[in-house]
Amino acid sequence: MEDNRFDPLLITDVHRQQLHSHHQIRTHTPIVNFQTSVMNESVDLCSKKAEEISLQNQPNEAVSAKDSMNPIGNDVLDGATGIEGVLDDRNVKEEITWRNSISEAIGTEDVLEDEDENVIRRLSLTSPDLVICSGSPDIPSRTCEDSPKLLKQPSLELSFEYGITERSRVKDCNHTPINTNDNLGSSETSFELLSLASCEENDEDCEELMKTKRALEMMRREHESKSKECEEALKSLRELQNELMRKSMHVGSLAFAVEGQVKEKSKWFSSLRDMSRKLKIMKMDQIKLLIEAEAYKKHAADMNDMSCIIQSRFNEQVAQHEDLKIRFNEGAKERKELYNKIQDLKGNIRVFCRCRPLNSEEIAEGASVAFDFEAAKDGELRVKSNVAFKKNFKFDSVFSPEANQVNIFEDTSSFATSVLDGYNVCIFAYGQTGTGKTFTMEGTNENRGVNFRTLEELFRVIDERKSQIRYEISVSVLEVYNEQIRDLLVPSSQTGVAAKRLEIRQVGEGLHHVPGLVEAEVSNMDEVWEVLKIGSSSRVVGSTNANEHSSRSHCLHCVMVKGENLVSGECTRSKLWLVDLAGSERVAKTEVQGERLKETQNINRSLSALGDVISALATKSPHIPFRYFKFPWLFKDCKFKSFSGDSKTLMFVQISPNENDLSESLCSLNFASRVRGIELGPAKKQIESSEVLKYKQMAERYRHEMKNKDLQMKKMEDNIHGLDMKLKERELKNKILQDKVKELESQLLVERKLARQHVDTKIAEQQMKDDLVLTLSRQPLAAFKLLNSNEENNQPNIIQQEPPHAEVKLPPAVAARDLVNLDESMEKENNPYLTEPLKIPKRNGRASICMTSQRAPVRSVLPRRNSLIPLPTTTTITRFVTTLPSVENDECCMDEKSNGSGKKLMSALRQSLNKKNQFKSSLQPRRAGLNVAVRVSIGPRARRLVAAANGRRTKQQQQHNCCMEKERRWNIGGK
Ligand SMILES: Nc1ncnc2c1ncn2[C@@H]1O[C@H](COP(=O)(O)OP(=O)(O)OP(=O)(O)O)[C@@H](O)[C@H]1O
Repeated sequence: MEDNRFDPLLITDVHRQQLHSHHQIRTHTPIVNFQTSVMNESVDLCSKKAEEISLQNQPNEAVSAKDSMNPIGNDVLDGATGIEGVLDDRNVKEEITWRNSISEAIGTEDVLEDEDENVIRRLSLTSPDLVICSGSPDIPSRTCEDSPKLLKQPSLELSFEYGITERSRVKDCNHTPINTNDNLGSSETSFELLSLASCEENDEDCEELMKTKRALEMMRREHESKSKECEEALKSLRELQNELMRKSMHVGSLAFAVEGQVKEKSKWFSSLRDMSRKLKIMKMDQIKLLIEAEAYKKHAADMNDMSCIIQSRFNEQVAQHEDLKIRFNEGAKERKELYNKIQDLKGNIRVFCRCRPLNSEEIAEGASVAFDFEAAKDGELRVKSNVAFKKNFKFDSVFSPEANQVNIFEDTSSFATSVLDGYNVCIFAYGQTGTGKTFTMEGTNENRGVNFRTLEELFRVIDERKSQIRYEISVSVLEVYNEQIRDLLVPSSQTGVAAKRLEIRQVGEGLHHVPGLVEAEVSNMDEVWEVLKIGSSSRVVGSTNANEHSSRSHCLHCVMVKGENLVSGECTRSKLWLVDLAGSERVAKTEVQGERLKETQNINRSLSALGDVISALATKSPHIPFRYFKFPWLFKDCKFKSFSGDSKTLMFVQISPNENDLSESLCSLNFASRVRGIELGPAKKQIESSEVLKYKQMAERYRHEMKNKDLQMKKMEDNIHGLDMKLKERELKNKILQDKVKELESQLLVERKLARQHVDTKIAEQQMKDDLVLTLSRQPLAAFKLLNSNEENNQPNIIQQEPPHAEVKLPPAVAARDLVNLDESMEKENNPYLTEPLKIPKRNGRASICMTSQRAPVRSVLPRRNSLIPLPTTTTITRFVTTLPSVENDECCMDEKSNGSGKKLMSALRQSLNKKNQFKSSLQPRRAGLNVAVRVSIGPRARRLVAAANGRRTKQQQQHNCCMEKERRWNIGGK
């Protein structure tokens, strides 16, 4: 018979049922393993016993499946129950999932096919990683009928307390399903096996059962120890579980991170995909561009070819252009030369004669015309007056009264071109008052004069040449009234106030300038007209008998032209003077008085000066009287320069047709003829190339700088001279002071010598007195001793010179000392063969052994101080005296101390002398340094140095003088 009591399927089934009742799943692999192993051992024992019993009790084969299997199920469940408190509840789905995952992880799951059921899941109890799980809906309920073989087995009760006891057979269990609730309700671990026989009946069996019980007891204990181990394992399991949880969490977080990365990567991949798409598009574009580039390359090659062709053609054109330009410049030059040759042929000074028509008054008076204008076309003017002698005048042009302003300007316009070509031009009108000068030059609004038309012509030509030459035009208007220059472009706000008066300044060789003159820049004729109107309105006009609006001044329009050739860079500067002279008049005829008379006189004088200049030029006089009057002086730069051959001049000689004015007209005509007769060389073009102009400006600037530097040098030289003078003065003073110092020093030396001699004399006197005292006190030996002493001191006649009546009283102390010495000397005298010579103290220096009482008169006699140290007080001398050795001390000591006092005296003298020398030596180098500083630098810093050094030196000198004076006073009387 096969034993199927421990059919794992059954255990699983029972277990499932228990778990169904609790609706929980409790698993713990190690515990289950342990429980299983323990259980297996118990079961093995039980099964062995049961087999034995069953062999003995064959009839009682029927065993309740419930009784036989429940203990095992309980044990398993108890193990599971133990786990129950540890593990968390899980819902069914989680359990299934978890179980499946665990099962998959273990890999020990067996699928058994039951006889009745199709397929069920079963877990092996012997598996080391067994996890008992139940409650799964896929595990069906099992009954005892499912294992009918088990019912035939005897039932044993396996208990830890009582061992395995054979209790009873299960009755009526053949068809009764196992009630698991009855057995699984208790958590107590017990194995109950129903026995088919009772213990009481079989004692042997009982004994064996007891043994079994003991064995079970052992097993229980073992079980307890194992349960403890189990608990520890449980703890470790928990830790492992926690670790697992943490790891799972970590894995989760990693999974999350991985998921994020995956997302990012997916994004990245998507962007990569986009990029690759774009790249593809770009590649396509690139291909297109490459194709286009190829096409462009081809085009570029074609273009290069074209550009080469164009460049060559352009070069050709440039060459042609250059050639044309050169030709044009040459042509222009040629034209200018030819033009100027024509002008030269015509003459640099041209004189046009214009006769005004008879005015209404003259017509009314029935005045007759004095000139014949029939040959005017040929420039001839014939005087037809019967009164005057007939004379023909030849001018460049003669304009009859019928000639209008246009006719006049036809021959004048060429001068405008000359101005723009760089020539100075002067156009002026000359004639008697009221002959139409102003009319010719200025004209009226309806009949514009030469001024306006010339400027108009200038701007016309400028406009023609604007592509080649750039011009700048400025205009000044001034008048010379009563020999005063006035600027007529000064603003009209100064009405009623005298216009600004100007002065002429020479700014260079033959160049004059009027500083402060207004130069109005004009760029078109409207501006020109405005300027001309302003000048005209500001001019001094007066009424005379000859002319209602007579000009009382010379009016000058100066048009300055600056030209720059844009092709060649040539620069030109030229001037156009348009001058309306005041009319000459005869005072007797016009009967002017007062201010008008003065004006007339000035006008006539200036015109006379002009006539003189022209006469001088005409006669080629070496002296041209340019500077007699301001008017011609001013004209020197322009008009008169024209007469010198540098410019071109056009003179309008205005005449009156009236026969009554014939004499004045003839004067004017004669003057004009003289002007025309002046022989002039060819006009010089005022060309200044840009470089020449630049160099001229540089030269002018350097000249100016040189002037400034010359001025500075002069100032510096003056300063240096002044400093030298001061330096010499100071050196002289220094010399005088040094001489004084030397004198004082020599005086000081003399005084010192005298003082020393005096002191020596006194000391010698005192010494003599002392020697005399000694001689008197030791009469027998005196001669011998003194001779010895005098031999040493080279003073053999001292005693002889000493007066014999000198009386010196010895103090008691001295007497005692001398008595002792006398005793000794007497002894030696009585015994002349004594080897030891007589000890007589040597006197070194000038020290004396005189007593204090004896020195006092000597001290009082001293008239002068024997030291420069200012200590001539009585107390000091007393101290000095008291420090002298007393008579009580031995002579040797006295001599040393007296020698010391003498040394003191000498050292004091030496010190004073050294101080003097130091003072002198300190003065000498400073003087040397001072000299160097003064000689090297001459600026303000040097002056400060000199002042500081002088101050120092003066102070030192004063101190020195003060010291000398003090010393002298001390030496003299100690005041
Ligand atoms: N050619 C002319 N045609 C018509 N009128 C003229 C002509 N010349 C001069 N006149 C007139 O003669 C008068 C005097 O002329 P204007 O003032 O120009 O003389 P002037 O020589 O300037 O005199 P002054 O020297 O006194 O200034 C004016 O009224 C002027 O209009």
